[in-house]
Amino acid sequence: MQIEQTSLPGVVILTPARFGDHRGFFSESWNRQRMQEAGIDIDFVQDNHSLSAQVGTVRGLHFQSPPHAQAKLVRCGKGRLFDVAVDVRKGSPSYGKWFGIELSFENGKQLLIPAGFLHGFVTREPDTEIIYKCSDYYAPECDGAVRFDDPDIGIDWAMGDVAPVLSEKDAKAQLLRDFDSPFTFDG
Ligand SMILES: Cc1cn([C@H]2C[C@H](O)[C@@H](COP(=O)(O)OP(=O)(O)O[C@H]3O[C@H](C)C(=O)[C@H](O)[C@H]3O)O2)c(=O)[nH]c1=O
Repeated sequence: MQIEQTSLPGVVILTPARFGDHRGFFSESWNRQRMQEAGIDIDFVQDNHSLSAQVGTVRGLHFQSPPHAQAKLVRCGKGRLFDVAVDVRKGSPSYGKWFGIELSFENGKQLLIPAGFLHGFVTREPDTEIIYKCSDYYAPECDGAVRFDDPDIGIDWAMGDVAPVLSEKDAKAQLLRDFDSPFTFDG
């Protein structure tokens, strides 16, 4: 498995090996021991899988607050998407900074996003599927969102003239400047 650091400490790109043959390929999409050997020891407890039918579907920027904060390991099961993490840990030198990467079925890349980061993505192809592991269970009472197009974060979604397809929740999400982050940076 290839591991690459990013501009946000703790946000890591993982690319599992693919073993190709005349039938296609085989890949271990997650192996706890491999992760532990790489110094990444997260006890994932829930797998999520969503399908977004339209190009330009935006889901995010989401978080779950403590005590149900979630680290996530994100991959694209079908199609292509641009995945983004935003550091919102109070006191972090990279507070409000974002990192984005294209994840696709083709490139097989995965993004590890620690707790304390917002997560969101935009789809680049129809019928794109995202699959991700979470380190805590769904807790709707702890669920929250910040505007995907928040000017203070300034994510370049590179959507061109594609209009975003949003849930009602995301369309009325708060701005970062109004967000009292429940996360703190612990160095
Ligand atoms: C997240 C979640 C949702 N649900 C139910 C609740 C709703 O009835 C339905 C759709 O939920 P929501 O609109 O919050 O789904 P997304 O907009 O894809 O939200 C997710 O998208 C961003 C990118 C994330 O990283 C989070 O995992 C999550 O916030 O699934 C569940 O039953 N379990 C869950 O873990």
